[in-house]
Amino acid sequence: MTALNSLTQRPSGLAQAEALANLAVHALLDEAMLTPKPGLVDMRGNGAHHDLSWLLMCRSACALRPAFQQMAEAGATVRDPGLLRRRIGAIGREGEAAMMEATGGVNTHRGAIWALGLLVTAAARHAETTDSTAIASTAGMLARIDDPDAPAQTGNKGEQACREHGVGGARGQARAGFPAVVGQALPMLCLSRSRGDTEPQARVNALLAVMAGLDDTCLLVRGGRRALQSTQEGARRVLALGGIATPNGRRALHALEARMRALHVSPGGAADLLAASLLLDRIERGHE
Ligand SMILES: CC(C)(COP(=O)(O)OP(=O)(O)OC[C@H]1O[C@@H](n2cnc3c(N)ncnc32)[C@H](O)[C@@H]1O)[C@@H](O)C(=O)NCCC(=O)NCCS
Ligand SMILES: Nc1ncnc2c1ncn2[C@@H]1O[C@H](COP(=O)(O)OP(=O)(O)OP(=O)(O)O)[C@@H](O)[C@H]1O
Repeated sequence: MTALNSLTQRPSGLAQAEALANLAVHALLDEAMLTPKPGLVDMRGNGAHHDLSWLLMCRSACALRPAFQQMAEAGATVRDPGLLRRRIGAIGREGEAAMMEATGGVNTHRGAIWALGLLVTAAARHAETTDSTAIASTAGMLARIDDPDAPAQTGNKGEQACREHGVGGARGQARAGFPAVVGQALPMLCLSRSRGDTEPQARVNALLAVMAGLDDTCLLVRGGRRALQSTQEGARRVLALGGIATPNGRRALHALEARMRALHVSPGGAADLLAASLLLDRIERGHE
């Protein structure tokens, strides 16, 4: 019996919500810790980010625990989908405020609150299943419901990039049921583990699998179409060479890192989706 299952069989939805919030924070810490990640904050340094640091990412992750727990509680108790969407929208905005307070006003995890928030809510709503595709699909259903209390336009850079470049961004990815997670990252994690790559190598390969196809607005905002295309091509190349466990794959990763450094770009959306994938992987494998 998995850790989550054993908790879900207890009468208390509170214990289950607590467990899910712990898993979400753990997934964010796993993502922050994973090294090497091209352009992103990792254990070596701040990547392309001047205002982020590893410590800040960890502090932010821990500050999000209450928001994830409240979302999971709502997922377990509010049955009406419209009411649930409204409720987690409010919690998500409070979570963003808690993040800003913890980081002194730096956006460390906006995209992650969105993606992991929807997923913990969905996992709590369907406590009987630990299947990633089922959880992601319920999260997608919630993301497709409009939140009546959401500001019509946030003015955020991601939103502008979606308009300017005609892409779906973080919202589109969630509304489609997280195809980059279910169709790219999780299968790559599985393939990479099965061929004997180490766990960190499997996770970096999963990140690259997301980067290879995602319309990442973090890349579009900073570097436009050219940066997005060049990053996607670079990620595909590493994977085509067998991923980062192979010498050729590692060389291609270094070339990708150098290119991203020169362009001052970072795949923040892909990082969020890697964290989302690690959360679903933990739920499925029953790890706390
Ligand atoms: C949808 C969100 C991310 C806002 O998006 P917005 O268009 O304003 O863009 P913004 O630049 O602020 O954030 C985008 C973030 O998503 C990530 N991202 C970028 N591209 C992608 C992508 N293709 N797929 C997934 N994530 C992506 C990036 O890390 C980026 O930081 C979210 O903050 C939101 O709507 N929050 C309101 C609270 C809410 O409704 N919560 C609901 C449950 S959690
Ligand atoms: N390890 C990581 N390193 C950097 N960014 C990450 C990491 N993991 C996730 N991200 C995501 O990347 C986003 C940060 O991207 P970006 O710096 O472009 O956003 P911004 O704060 O809106 O822009 P700017 O820093 O240019 O003002 C965060 O919202 C976060 O969700």
